Amino acid sequence: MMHQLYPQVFHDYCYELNKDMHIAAAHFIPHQLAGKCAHIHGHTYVVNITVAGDALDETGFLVNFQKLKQLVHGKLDHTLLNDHQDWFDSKNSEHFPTTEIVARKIYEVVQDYLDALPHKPKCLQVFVRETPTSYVVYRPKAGDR
Ligand SMILES: Nc1nc2c(c(=O)[nH]1)N=C([C@H](O)[C@H](O)COP(=O)(O)OP(=O)(O)OP(=O)(O)O)CN2
Ligand SMILES: [Zn+2]
Repeated sequence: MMHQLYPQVFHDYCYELNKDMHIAAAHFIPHQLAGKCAHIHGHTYVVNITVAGDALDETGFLVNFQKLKQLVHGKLDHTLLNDHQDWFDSKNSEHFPTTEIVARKIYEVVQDYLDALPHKPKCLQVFVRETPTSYVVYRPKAGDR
């Protein structure tokens, strides 16, 4: 069970939901300066996604928790992150599978899905813990939330 506390995101929306998931995945950082991380290795990523909004859909959901899991866990769990060429690119450091970029990609995929919903929820934060001592928080710029 996950009962971790995450950084709080301040906002003025009426509803906020959070979805936790664990993702077992391998990756490598394709750059010589990455040191040992340039070699393929694995993590159990701990991901928390924060979504907020003022309106619910016809089922009373801000967004279906299961849909968030499908979009992220369903895509990445038990895979080699570098293999997902629609998310990551070993030739472009803006698209390497670092913790920072994994968090940003999750944000982009989730927000793309939310943008298609009529009640327009917003993804406000993505937390990604890669190791027991290392994590990243990604938040969109103010104009995008
Ligand atoms: N800013 C970033 N730095 C590092 C990343 C990253 O994604 N962003 N990634 C790595 C490696 O992938 C590595 O898996 C994680 O590094 P690290 O925290 O050093 O892992 P350790 O378990 O060795 O940490 P200790 O606290 O020293 O035990 C490296 N850097
Ligand atoms: Zn790593």
